[in-house]
Amino acid sequence: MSIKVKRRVHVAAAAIISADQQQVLIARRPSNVDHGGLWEFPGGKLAPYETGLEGLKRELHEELGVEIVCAQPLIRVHHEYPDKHILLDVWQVHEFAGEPFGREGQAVRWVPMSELSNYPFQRLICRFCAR
Ligand SMILES: Nc1nc2c([nH]c(=O)n2[C@@H]2O[C@H](COP(=O)(O)OP(=O)(O)OP(=O)(O)O)[C@@H](O)[C@H]2O)c(=O)[nH]1
Ligand SMILES: [Mg+2]
Repeated sequence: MSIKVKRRVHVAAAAIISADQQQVLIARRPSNVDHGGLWEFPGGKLAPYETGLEGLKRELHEELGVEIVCAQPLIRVHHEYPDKHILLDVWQVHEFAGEPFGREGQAVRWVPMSELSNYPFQRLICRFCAR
């Protein structure tokens, strides 16, 4: 009998809120990655040497070309996927510099909070949106 130990993955993601507080920025995962085609809050895996905020800053620069000016922790969610355990720290980003765009070719969209449920999300975010 073999025992399979799941990978533990620590991820930082951002709920980036528009200046008028009405919209949130979401991105669609490229089709060739895990959960491809689903929408998500931008972010990614932390490197072992990074704090959550350091990792989030790096990811938002890499994925969207923006620099975080002001962010605060919003919620921490654990989720079991069949092959891995995800610990997702979601930050709320109130202020950022630059104009976000999909630096990795991914679709990026500002969406009114009330319309988030129209977008097929990765599992964790469904939980986050309480649907
Ligand atoms: N960014 C992000 N990742 C999420 C969300 N929900 C969720 O389950 N994840 C999972 O968390 C992990 C984050 O990985 P990622 O693919 O964004 O990582 P990354 O940007 O570092 O990419 P890379 O591994 O290609 O360098 C994936 O397993 C992804 O499925 C979410 O809302 N945002
Ligand atoms: Mg990512």
